[in-house]
Amino acid sequence: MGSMSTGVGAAIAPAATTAALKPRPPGAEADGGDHTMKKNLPCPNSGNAFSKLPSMGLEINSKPKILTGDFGYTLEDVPHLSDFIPHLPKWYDMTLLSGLDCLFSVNSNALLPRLSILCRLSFIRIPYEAFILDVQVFFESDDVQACIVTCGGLCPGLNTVIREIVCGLNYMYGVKRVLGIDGGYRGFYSKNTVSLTPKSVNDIHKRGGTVLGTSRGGYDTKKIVDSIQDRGINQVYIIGGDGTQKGAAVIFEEIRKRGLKVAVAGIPKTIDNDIPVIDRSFGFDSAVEEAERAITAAHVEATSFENGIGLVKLMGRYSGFIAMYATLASRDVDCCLIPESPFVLEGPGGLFEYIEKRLKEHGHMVIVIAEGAGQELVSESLRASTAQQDASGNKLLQDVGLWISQRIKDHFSKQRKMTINLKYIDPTYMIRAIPSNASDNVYCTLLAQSAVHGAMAGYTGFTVGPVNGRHAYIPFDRINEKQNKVVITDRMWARLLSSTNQPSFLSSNQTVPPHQTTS
Ligand SMILES: Nc1ncnc2c1ncn2[C@@H]1O[C@H](COP(=O)(O)OP(=O)(O)OP(=O)(O)O)[C@@H](O)[C@H]1O
Ligand SMILES: O=P(O)(O)OC[C@H]1O[C@](O)(CO)[C@@H](O)[C@@H]1O
Ligand SMILES: [Mg+2]
Repeated sequence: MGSMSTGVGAAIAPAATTAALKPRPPGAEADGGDHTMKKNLPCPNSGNAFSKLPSMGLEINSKPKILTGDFGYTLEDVPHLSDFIPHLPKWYDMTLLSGLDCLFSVNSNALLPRLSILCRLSFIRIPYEAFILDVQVFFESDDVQACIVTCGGLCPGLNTVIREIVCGLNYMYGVKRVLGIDGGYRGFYSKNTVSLTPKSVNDIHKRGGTVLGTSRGGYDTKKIVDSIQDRGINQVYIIGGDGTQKGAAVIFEEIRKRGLKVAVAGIPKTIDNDIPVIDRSFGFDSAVEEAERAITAAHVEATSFENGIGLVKLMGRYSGFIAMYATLASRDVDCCLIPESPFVLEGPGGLFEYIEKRLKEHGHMVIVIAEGAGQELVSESLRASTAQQDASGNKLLQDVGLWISQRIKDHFSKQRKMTINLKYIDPTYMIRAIPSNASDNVYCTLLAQSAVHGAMAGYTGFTVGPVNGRHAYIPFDRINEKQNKVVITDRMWARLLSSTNQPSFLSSNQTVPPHQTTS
């Protein structure tokens, strides 16, 4: 069996390896079954015990870790506890980093398209039999006090991720102490924690929602990090969307400033799929599947009545991915409206003209509208303020579904004197309150295991997720630099237009928004 050190306490392994196949190093003992390999051997020159770690007065380097090389090669590495805590003790641990394809570094040129996101170690392909012996682990199982928090809106798969973090820590690394934070970020300082064990989380993946509770707002960096410090927490697993990951980045910075040996790992959640860099967020697939059921109902209603129109409103505050994918999945949709693609109602090229044409051709039609679409039109028509926000600072939306239903009805009955039968379906909360489907369940497991391996290996300030199909760690600053949106000049939107055959709905004085001009 060969051996290899990655030099930064990291290891890569093929993602498809299984616990049963794990090679055992000489002297390693199984603990509690085949899957556990937990003998931690002190590394030579690894320093003193954790209690002797300095906690204050360290030089803080919060700049991205940029590596450069020949031919303009520029990579951003993932933060590691040893970057800001000197002489950190470490151990060799034979636990296989089975959830991770590679350690991930992102090309520092933010303007480059996603394809150029590189896996720093991806060129090292290690045959399974020959994989790594000296994986470095920066936490001893008994010293770990982990915590898990879920923030933001609900999303299918939250409970699966919670379950797999608890089980992953326990089964793979023998970590017994895992706390659940009650009710999102504010729970760190305003609620009691709950102890999580493999037994207590055993069945939770079958339920929708989050057993830990969640919330918007209530973010207070000092109080949160004080609570982490006071409770002796040294691994923080933060599950949430774009807002949550921004909060996680600030927590990480505060921890780094205080010089605490605390790993912070983000697991990206959102049905909106608005988190950039990663291929998709967990829960998205399940949400699309559920949305398709609503579209099917709308289609059945529409086809059963003269001039039937089925109108379905789906979630998607700033990004129309759910609407776009549910439309593509269903094939029953004649028109999909998303926030990224402005539209007009009246006049040539407007929505009303298209509806009339479609009803004349087919006798029915189905419209899918994302909740964030056409917000300027609604606000203008209702003279409502667009400045209202929720507790997290997200834009509060007008109900575009109800508004557009009324406008369509008024137009056809009053102006066109046509009988139409419009059925409005609003399944918004139904699509995110369900348990995750099979593919999301598998995906959630990989994300949770990646996060556990990364934290145990001493990485911090990172979000886990697949980048171009390979599971990776992405520094918070990369995840937080923009929002993922449907690019309407890109192929996927073009595919949708080919599928629905809808026009662009742009009036002659409207242009494609600036963020939509590249793919
Ligand atoms: N810029 C920020 N800095 C610090 N904390 C933030 C920031 N934005 C949001 N948060 C906090 O993160 C938590 C979740 O944010 P938010 O409600 O926006 O949901 P989210 O994580 O974006 O998920 P989703 O949008 O999918 O529901 C809230 O407690 C909020 O206060
Ligand atoms: O009503 P809530 O709970 O604030 O959530 C609504 C928002 O949550 C999301 O589903 C994201 O989680 C958005 O699509 C939606 O606008
Ligand atoms: Mg969000």
